[in-house]
Amino acid sequence: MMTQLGQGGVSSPRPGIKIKVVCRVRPFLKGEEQDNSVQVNHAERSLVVVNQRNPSEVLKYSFDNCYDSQATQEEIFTENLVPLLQEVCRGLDATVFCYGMTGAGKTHTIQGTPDHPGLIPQSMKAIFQRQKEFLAKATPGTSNKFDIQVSYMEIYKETVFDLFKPRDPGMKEGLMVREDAKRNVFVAGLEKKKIISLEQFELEFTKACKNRATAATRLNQQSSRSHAILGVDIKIEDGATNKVFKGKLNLIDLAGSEDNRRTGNDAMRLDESKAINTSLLVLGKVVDAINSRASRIPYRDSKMTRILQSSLGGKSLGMMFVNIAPAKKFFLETYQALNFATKSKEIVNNAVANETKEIPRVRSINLQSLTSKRPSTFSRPSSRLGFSRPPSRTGMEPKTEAGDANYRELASRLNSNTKKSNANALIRYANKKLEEGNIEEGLVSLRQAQEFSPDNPELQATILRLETKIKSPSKKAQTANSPASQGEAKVLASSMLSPPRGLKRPFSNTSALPSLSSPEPDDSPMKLFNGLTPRHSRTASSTDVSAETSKTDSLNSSTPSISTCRSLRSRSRQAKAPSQITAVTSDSSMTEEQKANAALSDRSHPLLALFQMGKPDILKGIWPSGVKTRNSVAEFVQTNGLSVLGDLIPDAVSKKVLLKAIRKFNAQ
Ligand SMILES: Nc1ncnc2c1ncn2[C@@H]1O[C@H](COP(=O)(O)OP(=O)(O)OP(=O)(O)O)[C@@H](O)[C@H]1O
Repeated sequence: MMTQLGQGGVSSPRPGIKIKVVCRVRPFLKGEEQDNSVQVNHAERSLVVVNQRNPSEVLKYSFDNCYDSQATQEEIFTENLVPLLQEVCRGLDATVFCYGMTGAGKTHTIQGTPDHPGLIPQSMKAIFQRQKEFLAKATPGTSNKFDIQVSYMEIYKETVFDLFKPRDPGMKEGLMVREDAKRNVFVAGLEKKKIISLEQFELEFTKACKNRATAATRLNQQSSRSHAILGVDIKIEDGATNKVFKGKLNLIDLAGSEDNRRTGNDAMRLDESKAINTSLLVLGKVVDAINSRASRIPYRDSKMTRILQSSLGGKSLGMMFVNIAPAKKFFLETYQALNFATKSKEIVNNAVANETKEIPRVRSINLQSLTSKRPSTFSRPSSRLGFSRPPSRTGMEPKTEAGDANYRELASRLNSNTKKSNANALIRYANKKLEEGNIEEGLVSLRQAQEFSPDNPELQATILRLETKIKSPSKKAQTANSPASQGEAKVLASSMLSPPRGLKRPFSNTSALPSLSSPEPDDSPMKLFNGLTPRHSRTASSTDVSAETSKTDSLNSSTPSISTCRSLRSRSRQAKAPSQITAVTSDSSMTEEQKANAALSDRSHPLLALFQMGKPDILKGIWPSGVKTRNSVAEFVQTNGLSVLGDLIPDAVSKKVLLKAIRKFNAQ
């Protein structure tokens, strides 16, 4: 009897495999004005984008792989699809989809051209190659089998059509999406063609592509107006071991997200566009719901997500290509696509075998990472499975010298801002600890700050003074939370946070103390942290605060968010006096929910509510670096999903309030 593996045949699901996200920037097209606003570092798997709303900022995103316009179709395939195909041949399901604005290069990536074949033709070629080798390898006296079946459908305005069949104009409602007894979603009546050669596949596929709904928009002459899903079912029977492997590969070309003001759509196109954008929106919501481990995931809200259900949070391995157009005029679309992609990064699938270990992605800027090569997070294909892999590109450099220089310039801007920001975050944290009278912890934080700002004499002097204080037995006794010592600690701390011109110092008696702020007003920690510091430690006037809103805010946050900057600015304007907040949250007659809501209602960062709810320990536990800034929280939430926070909060009411607040915060 044959043992069946794959498609649910393996008994112990191993959760934890995330959807890999690969970013690809297409070349400039004819007629597009060239600029350097998007720069890719292939070796580091990241890209930086100049924030067109504030060109002094660059935004950095890291992915599992990142390709510039020079990347070849073969390179993309070999580095990303080959490992996945390996898994499919071992009985796993895998889904690959391309996301991006219209004209960003999705179809080019997934289908390609005869001269530059994309992921579909290359995958099919590799599968047939694998088939040939496997059949030839059969041990004498046994027979191996390797069957390939293919389906191809499109979802056009929420209606599913079989692309292998000519469109019947009378058939308006399309194919039905159903669920079988094992709760597997399938499309009823969708033809699965048995394919016996690559030539046959090419013939069938070319014919089917002609059935796909495309129409010219102002942005793309061959714009895809539908989502196209190619399903490849593989059944492998190993005669020697009597094992059967059933794997499935889905290759999906999503319709492009569109801004109708730019696509110049007529009424019908607008209708299509609405359906496209709605289904992509639902896809985004599904991704969000999965990331936040919501009890209800809105798969059913669109046909596409319903069909993709098993690929998003199900048993399938997943890979999303996010395609980017390089020109700065597409900044908003690029920004939106990158943010969408970083959400998708958080999906965890329950793969049934062969887990690939993912290095947790920390999206704050790693100072070393700008100069060193990251280790690969992709499993290398083994020759055993028959997929060869040419050497990948190595080294820091993008493919052109000009590109290299641009990248380095942007990266160094980013780097220096981040150093300041990290140092200031640590000083801010030290400040808090010193205010609490915890000199040891404050000192540790200052020493960490010194690593980012080694040449700051005031910082050195303060550390020295605190060290002497701690070493001296008489002073040690004094530091033990006596009001006097706490006051002294505060003064020391406040001296490090000297505000830029025009802002009052947090404490009044500091004029004689050395300041750790940089001589340039731009470098002032206060300036850098106005958008980030807990509000109750601020005394700046509202106009000062808004004028000084953190420049590094969007750089440091996980999703470098313009709207976040804006909302932080507006929140800063509404900053209340510290005593008001303390009064509200220390009112013992209020429930926790009331306290949280009170804290949230003044538009504070929702996570401050946790502090104010008296749960700083929870936050302490979840902060990766111990640096308590709004950015590190936002970053952590984005990297690990909202649910991580939620799970750490035992009180269901608080959790609900917190998650609601974070969502509200992220949506702003
Ligand atoms: N990597 C690339 N190399 C060369 N040309 C590319 C590349 N990526 C995209 N293009 C070209 O850019 C144009 C738009 O690409 P494509 O049609 O793939 O976009 P799309 O994202 O699929 O758009 P839509 O969603 O509207 O279908 C095409 O002319 C395509 O040939």
